[in-house]
Amino acid sequence: MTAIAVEKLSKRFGKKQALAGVDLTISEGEMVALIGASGSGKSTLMRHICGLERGDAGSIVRILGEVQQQDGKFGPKMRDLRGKTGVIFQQFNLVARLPVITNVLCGILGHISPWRGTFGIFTRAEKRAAIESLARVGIGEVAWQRASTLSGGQQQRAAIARTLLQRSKILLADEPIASLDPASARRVMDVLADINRTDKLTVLVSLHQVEYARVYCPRTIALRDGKVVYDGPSDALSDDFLTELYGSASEELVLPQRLPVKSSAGKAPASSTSGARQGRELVPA
Ligand SMILES: Nc1ncnc2c1ncn2[C@@H]1O[C@H](COP(=O)(O)OP(=O)(O)OP(=O)(O)O)[C@@H](O)[C@H]1O
Repeated sequence: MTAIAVEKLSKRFGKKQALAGVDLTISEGEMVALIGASGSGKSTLMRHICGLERGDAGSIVRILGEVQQQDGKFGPKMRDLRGKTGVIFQQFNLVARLPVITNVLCGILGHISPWRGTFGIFTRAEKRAAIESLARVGIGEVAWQRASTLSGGQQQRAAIARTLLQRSKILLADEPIASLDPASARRVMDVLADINRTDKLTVLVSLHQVEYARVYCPRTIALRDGKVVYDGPSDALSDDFLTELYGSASEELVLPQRLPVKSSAGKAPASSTSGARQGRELVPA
C-alpha cells in the first residue's frame, strides 16, 4: 500500500516558490532520505506531508490512500491522518520542564478523552507503555527526569518513543541529527532504522549528512529549488552529483567518509526499495 502520495505539490510564499510541482510516492515500510541544499524545500515538503501547511491550487497529498489535502483544503480524514503521522524536528521536540515520561505520554493525547489529556491523567498501563517505548529506544532509565536534563540525542530518542506510543504508521523526521555529534547521530539513525524494520513504520528523514542517507536509507529523494531532481537508490548517488546538487552551497555538504554500518541497524533489506523509482535523474537547473 502507498503510505505517502504527493501530486503536483506547489507552494508559494509571496515571491518565493518553495515547492514547484513535487510528485512522489512512498510505499508502506520504506525508509527514504530527503536531501538538498538549504532552502531547497525539504522542511516545507515535510510540513505539507504532516498537514501543517496547505499547498496551492492543483496540489494533492494522500496519506495511506486517503486524501489529506487537495487544492488548498484539508480532507475530512485530516485529523485521523495527523494521528497516523508522527513528526520529529531538529529541535523543540519536547516540553523542557516536563518529565520525559509526560512528554512521551503526549503521544496518546489523540487516543484519550480531552479531559484526561487536559489534566494529564494517565492510567498505569499507559505509563508502563510509555516506559516500554523509552526502553525500546534505549533510554528507559531517564523516564522520570525533566526533559531539559537530556542530551540532544536522548531528546530525539524520547521524541521517537512518543511517536511509537502514538502508534503512528508514518514517521517524518526533519533533520533529526543535524545538531548531534556523530555517535549520538548514529544512535538516533539506528533507532529509526530499527523501528522501520521491526515495526514496519514508513520513515521519511531529511538529512544534511548525505553519508547517513547512503548507509541507512535504501532510497533517496533530492530536492533543488522546490523540485525533485533525483529519486532512486541511495548507493547510486555519486559525489559529483552531490556536489552539483549543493552547488554554491556545497560547503554545507558533509561529504562521504564511509560510516561503519552498525550491526543493530545497518542497511534495510533490499526488498524495502521496492517502491523506489529507479534512479529518476537530474533535471538541469
Ligand atoms: N513560512 C514561510 N514564509 C516565507 N518563506 C518561507 C516560509 N517557509 C519557507 N520559506 C522559504 O521557502 C524556501 C524553502 O524553505 P525550507 O525551509 O523548506 O528549506 P529547507 O530545504 O528545509 O532548508 P534547510 O535545510 O535550511 O532547513 C526557502 O527559501 C524559505 O525561505
